[in-house]
Amino acid sequence: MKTALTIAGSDCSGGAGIQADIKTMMANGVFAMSAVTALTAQNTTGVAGILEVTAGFLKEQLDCIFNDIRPDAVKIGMVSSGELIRAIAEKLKEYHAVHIVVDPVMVATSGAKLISDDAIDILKEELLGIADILTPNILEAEVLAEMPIRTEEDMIKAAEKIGRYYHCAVLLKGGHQLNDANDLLYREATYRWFYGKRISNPNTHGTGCTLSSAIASNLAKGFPMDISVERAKSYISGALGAMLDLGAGSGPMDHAFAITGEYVKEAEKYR
Ligand SMILES: Nc1ncnc2c1ncn2[C@@H]1O[C@H](COP(=O)(O)OP(=O)(O)O)[C@@H](O)[C@H]1O
Ligand SMILES: Cc1ncc(COP(=O)(O)O)c(N)n1
Repeated sequence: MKTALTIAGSDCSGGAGIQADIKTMMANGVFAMSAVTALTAQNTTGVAGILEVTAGFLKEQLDCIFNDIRPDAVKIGMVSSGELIRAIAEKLKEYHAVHIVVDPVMVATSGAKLISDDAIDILKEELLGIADILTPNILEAEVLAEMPIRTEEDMIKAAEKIGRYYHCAVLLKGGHQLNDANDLLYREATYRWFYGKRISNPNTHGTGCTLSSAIASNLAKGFPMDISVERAKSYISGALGAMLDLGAGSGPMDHAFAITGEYVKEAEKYR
């Protein structure tokens, strides 16, 4: 079985962060592992508090993981401080980690800031350069490309600028912010649009976490980058389209839409 690791923050309400990542990896058929960067107290209406782990303890988690079950892909989500970003960069280089997907999480769907301003500079200097693919949304891409993004032409310019600078692939998510649900993959001086119909579902808590984990899962399984993105896009559309409706705010998606009920058939064998 292929394995994937998420390095991210815990979302106690289960829709985003580590919880969304593990559900996604499991639904995409890989063994999921997690290194927690912070605990968040949040729900569908907002983030009430953040408690970071120490850099030393994050390194200890990464040592335990890499010295035992090597991940075939790594997804990095919320990392709120510069010290934690440095710890991750150091360990991923030390262990020659492969298939690194960085979701440069800055602001939650609910509007809460999930990274400090000085940490954004450290993210740019230390982490983005070791990624195989970055998955910014429009707001995050504006920060990374240092330009406003208002049109699909701007998306192309920004993705190219980020990809050339950090020598990696870039999936710029148009998502709910700019167009239907069309995302742009820039890679090796070419770009490709991944078109998606906008699903009329206000419950989009954790969409970014889910998409990046689905890409990591497919890379872990050995699919090439563009196929991994295509498969991840199908997965997120299915999870959103399942129209789960929980919580008072922007609720979570149904990560298990493709597997629910399958085990019933399997269980017949053991009766
Ligand atoms: N209403 C929607 N219908 C269909 N796809 C969506 C919708 N909202 C977001 N997506 C897709 O979900 C993925 C995550 O994008 P986005 O929500 O922009 O990320 P983030 O959580 O980082 O802001 C993208 O593939 C995007 O196109
Ligand atoms: C711990 C954690 N990590 C990330 C997000 C961003 O979620 P979204 O994918 O909705 O932007 C979040 N709300 N909480």
